[in-house]
Amino acid sequence: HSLRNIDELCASIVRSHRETSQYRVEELQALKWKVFSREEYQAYQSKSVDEMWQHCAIRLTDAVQYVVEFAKHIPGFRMLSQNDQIALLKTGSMEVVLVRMSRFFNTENNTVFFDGKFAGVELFKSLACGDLITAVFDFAHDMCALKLTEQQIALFSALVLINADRPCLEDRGKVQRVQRSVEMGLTHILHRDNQDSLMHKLYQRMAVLRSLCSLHMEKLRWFSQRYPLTAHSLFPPLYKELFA
Ligand SMILES: CCS(=O)(=O)c1ccc(CC(=O)Nc2nc(-c3ccccc3)c(C(=O)c3ccccc3CC(C)C)s2)cc1
Repeated sequence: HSLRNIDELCASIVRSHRETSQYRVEELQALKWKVFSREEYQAYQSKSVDEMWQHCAIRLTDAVQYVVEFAKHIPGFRMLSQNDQIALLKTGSMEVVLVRMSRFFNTENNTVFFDGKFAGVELFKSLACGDLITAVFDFAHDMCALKLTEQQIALFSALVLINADRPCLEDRGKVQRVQRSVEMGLTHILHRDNQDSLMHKLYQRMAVLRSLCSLHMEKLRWFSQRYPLTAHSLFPPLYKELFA
């Protein structure tokens, strides 16, 4: 890869990240201290488990749709077979949503952007999956500590998605070639920012993301057994397609 190619690759991934971001950082900086009132907390906490799960699943699916758009513009992703594209999105889209969400985490009052305001762990009590929620908050905290730039987040998100170690890939070699070019892009960006030491930390974060997503799948299995009707007929089709 000549340097020009790497620069072009980074530029197209950063552009795609920006165009599929759903919210811009400066937009949410303005909302940072817009928190839910006590009454609003109580309203969320008095929702039934299946109502709150459905509420969240709809928002999560909304966020995932933007990640699907992001993936389509990663150079090389569309050259992969349909099945490999689906396989990468099945396991990677939730991970990218978590990376993106951690940008809008207020570490001063431990709140995450949800339904237009910033919510603490307590608001999600009726989901009955405190360990998953706590793990998501801890991950967001950890990511904020790295103080990644939007360009670094864009390349990291692409690397999270283009992972040749994912299960059930038809042409692993082809995914490896795309993954290696994205890896070179991230290395290039971090070197340019004089932050080579971040690479190792980002690989550690990828391991945490994998455990977070398997915890999410475990909770979803528990939920679908307990509320089969909600899970099968009231969850968004894309959520079921990707996670169930
Ligand atoms: C992702 C693109 S973005 O522009 O950054 C963006 C775009 C849009 C928003 C608003 C938004 O949908 N926030 C949500 N927050 C949470 C959440 C919830 C519990 C703790 C922490 C965050 C949502 C979830 O449904 C969720 C997320 C991770 C794991 C588990 C769940 C619960 C489900 C599986 C039952 S949706 C935020 C950020």
